[in-house]
Parts: sequence; C-alpha cells; structure tokens
Amino acid sequence: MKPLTTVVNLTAANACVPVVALLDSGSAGNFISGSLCRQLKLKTSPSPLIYQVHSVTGKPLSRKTIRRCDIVSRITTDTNTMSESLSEKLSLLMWYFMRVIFLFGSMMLLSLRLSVFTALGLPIIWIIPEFSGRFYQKLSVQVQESLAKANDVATETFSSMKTVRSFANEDGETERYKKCLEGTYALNKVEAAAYAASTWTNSMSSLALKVSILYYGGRLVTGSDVSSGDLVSFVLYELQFTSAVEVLMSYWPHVKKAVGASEKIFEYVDRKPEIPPDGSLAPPTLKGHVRFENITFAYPKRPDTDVLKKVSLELKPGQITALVGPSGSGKTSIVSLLERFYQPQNGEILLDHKPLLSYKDQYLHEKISVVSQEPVLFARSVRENIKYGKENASDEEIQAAAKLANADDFISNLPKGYDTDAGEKGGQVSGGQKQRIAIARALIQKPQILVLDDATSSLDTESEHRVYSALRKDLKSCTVLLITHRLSGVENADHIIFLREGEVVEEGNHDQLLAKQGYYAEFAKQQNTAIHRNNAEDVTFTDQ
Ligand SMILES: Nc1ncnc2c1ncn2[C@@H]1O[C@H](COP(=O)(O)OP(=O)(O)OP(=O)(O)O)[C@@H](O)[C@H]1O
Repeated sequence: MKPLTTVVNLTAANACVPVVALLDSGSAGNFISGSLCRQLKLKTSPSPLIYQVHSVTGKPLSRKTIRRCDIVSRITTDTNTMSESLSEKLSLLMWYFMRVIFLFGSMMLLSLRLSVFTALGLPIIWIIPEFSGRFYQKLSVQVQESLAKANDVATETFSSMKTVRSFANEDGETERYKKCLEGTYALNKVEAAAYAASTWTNSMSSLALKVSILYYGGRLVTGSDVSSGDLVSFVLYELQFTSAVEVLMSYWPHVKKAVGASEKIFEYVDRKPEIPPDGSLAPPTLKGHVRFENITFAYPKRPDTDVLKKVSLELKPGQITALVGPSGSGKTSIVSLLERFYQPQNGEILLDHKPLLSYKDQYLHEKISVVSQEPVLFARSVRENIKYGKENASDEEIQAAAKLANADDFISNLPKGYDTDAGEKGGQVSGGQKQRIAIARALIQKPQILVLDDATSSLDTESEHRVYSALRKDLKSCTVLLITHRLSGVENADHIIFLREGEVVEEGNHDQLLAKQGYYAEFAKQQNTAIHRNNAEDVTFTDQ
C-alpha cells in the first residue's frame, strides 16, 4: 500500500484523481467485491444498515447505524490489514523472535551479569513503543474513518452526477470533498509526526541501553570480571539483539492491528442476522396464496412507530390485487415483509398456508418477483438486463418476456436492438422504457407471485393498459400484487385493498368500493379531478 501522505497529496490536486489514487492504493477506498462478500458469507439482510462499528482493535465504538459504504470500506481495510500483516509481518515477527532467543542465549554464555543488565534495560525499549504504538494505532483508525468518509462523498457525487449538475452544485460537492480530504490530510500530518516521534524515541531508548551496557561492561573489564574479548563479542551480539528487538517492536503493533482486524472480520462472518434464519421448504409447485394475519410492524430504526397495525389481507392466485393508499401508508412495507427483508413484531405471514419463515430464502426470491418504481438496470445490453438471474434464457424467452412487458417494439427500434447498451443504471433509456425492461426481467423468471410496486408510474396510460392486458392474458395462475397511485391501474384489479396510516380501511372490487363512498371513492374522485384539471390545462395551453 502506498503511504497515505502520497494519496492525500494526489487527491488535493484534482477531484477526479483521488478516487483512482485511493483505489490503487488498496486503502479504504476499495470496494468489496461480490465474491468477497460471498466468501465471507455476508448476508445482505433487511436491516442491512444496522451493524456495530468497531475500531480495528476490535472494541465496539458505538452501536449506530452506518451506511453500506462504511461497511464496505471497513471490511476492505480490515481484510487488507489482516492479509498484509499475516502474509508478511507475522512470518518476519516469528523469524526475529527466534533470532532474539538465539542471540540472548549466546550473550548469556559470554556474560551472565551483562545479560541480566541488558534484560533489565529491555522494559524501557518495550514500554515506550507500546505507548507510542497505542497512540499511533488510534490515529490510524481515525485516518481510515476519515478516508472512508471522503470516499463516501466521492461515490455519492459520481453516482448522482446528473442531480449535482442540474443543481449546478459541482463546486459545492468539490468543496465538501475537499473538506473531507483536508480532514484526512490533517490527521495524516499528526500520524506522520507520531510515527516520527515513536521512531525517534525507539532509537533513543535503544541507544541509551547500548551506552549503559558499554559503560557497565567497561567497569566489569576493569574489575577483571569479563575479558575485553568477551566484552567485544558481547557488544557485537547485543547490537544484533537490540536491532532484532527493535524490529519486533515495530512489527508488533501491525500484528496487534491485524488481530483486531481479524476479530472484526470474524464478527461479521459470525454475525447473527436480526431476522430469524430461513427454513428448508422448497416445494416443487407453489400456488402463491398469501395471507397476512394481524401483522404489526415497526422498522428497526423506528421501533416506536408502527407502520403496519394489525394488517390482515389475502392475495389469491390468478387474481390481481391492488394495494392503494396515500403515500407513507405502508404499501411498500408490506412488500418488504413479503420478501422477508424484515420480520413483523406481531402476526404471521402465510404462503400456501405455511409460515413464510419455513421457506428457503433463495426459493422465495425465485418465486416472488418484485418490480419497483425505480428499478436498477445494469450497464450491460438490454438482452443481458432482461435475462439477469436467468442466464440460460433463450432469445425466444427474452423476446416473449419483452413482448409481455410491452417492451419489444421500442427495444427493436433501438440502434442495436436487444444488444443496445442500457447505460449505467439504465441511463441510456427513458424512465418508462427502464420500467418495461425491469418488468420483462421479472417476467422471464416466471414468478408465482409478481409484485408491481408503482412499476408502471412512468408509462403513459395506453402502454400501462397494454402491459396489464398482457399480464392478465398470460399470467393466469400468477398472484399479482399491484401497488399504484393511478386509478387507471387500479381498475385492472380483481380486488382492491385500501391502506391508510398502516391499517386496512376498505377492501372490495372497484364498483363495491365506489358504492361505499369512503376513502377509495374519495381517491377515485381526486384522480378524476386531476385528470380533468390536466385536460383543461392542456386545452388552455393549446388555445394559446
Ligand atoms: N427503512 C425504513 N426505516 C424506517 N422507516 C421507514 C423505512 N422505510 C419506510 N419507512 C417509513 O414507513 C412508513 C411507510 O412507508 P412505505 O414505504 O411502506 O409507504 P408507501 O405507502 O409505500 O409510500 P409511497 O406510496 O410513498 O411509496 C413511512 O412513514 C416511511 O417513512
């Protein structure tokens, strides 16, 4: 790893350089690879963001919520520290340790008194580096944390570049990044000073020991207790001995640090997820009948706020069930529970009359496909995006899924058709096109339960209608949960559940709910008013 100061000097010059520099240096800026995650068997659990943050010495710093980037940089830093120390420094430490033993034995053969005198002086060269080492170690943790923070800012800025630019806030972000780097730089200077001071005190203490041995040895020679030849041999051995002890001293903090880092890594590996382990059920056929029974749920971050209160609902196979309600009423939370990302505090979720908990996690995620409002596409071709998760899908299957999602026409009109690059996070296709590719990606899995969480919000009414008609025709036995704010979508549903402040307040079909003149009727009225208002505005605009 390059010295940190080099990294910081590089980073100060240009906002783009540091990321590269940090990545190259293999320091906290590195991203953990998926394979490493798998090797460490890290579970991306629902409450993924709650971890205990530890210093590299393994002591808990505080129980707080940290971001993914923090976890990523912490794990990469710790794994780097551990692998470096174990591969190189531990073997050197063992070699020097054997050397110290051998040299001290030889010294004892030459003069027992001088050897005892040397041994008495050893604590001096032990204690001073121990204290300076602790201080240095504390500082290096701070430097790593500060680097991780700077890296967070860079990552966030680059991944939201469009938003940054549209608010003309490039300078603001550069300033934010600069401030983080300045903090790191300041810490680096202190770290460098501490390093110099500890090296200096180490050398001075061992020099003091050598001088005292020479003085005491001289007196022993004068008193004829030791021959001058033995003293010379002893001093030669002692020089080797102290330099070996110095090397041991300098490597010791690294090994201690590696022990702390390894404790942390194994703590992650052995971490017990806050949700109960999954079951073993993976039946060959699944009907897709879902029941929520008296579900009460609060997010771990806000344990006092129940977002779902005694919710009971049923999703039947072959039916489209629409979940409607004001923003924040808990619709997406229901999906998260169905995906087993969280565990409800009370109540039970049943899938085909068996507790959701008894199913294998992977099986559940194969059988349940969720398309969200802002699906994530990968920077690969449209074809690769559609067959994501089903790598062996044939071209015919890809096209069939795209047709179902009403995406085939626009994909065929793209410059390279299905081989057109979707761009980073799907940046080279429109919002509606992105949603249709995501729906095709979900459909190719042939899920038994399909959840469309505002997944057609960017489609025009005509395209939306075509998607629903195709779904209705093709997914006859599939359970569809449709979350939408648009009346045009809800009207396609067989059953409608109205959620308000975490409670099911009404359910039935469109006509039944309209007749009730309750919340749903009000929702429909508002939608119609909005449509009329939009139409009127369009007319006025055209007149002008
Ligand atoms: N990860 C979270 N941690 C804590 N609270 C959360 C979390 N996610 C959502 N909430 C809160 O839970 C409540 C329900 O959110 P949810 O996303 O389920 O609502 P929604 O009905 O899907 O809203 P929308 O229609 O706007 O998507 C909201 O008050 C929200 O602030």
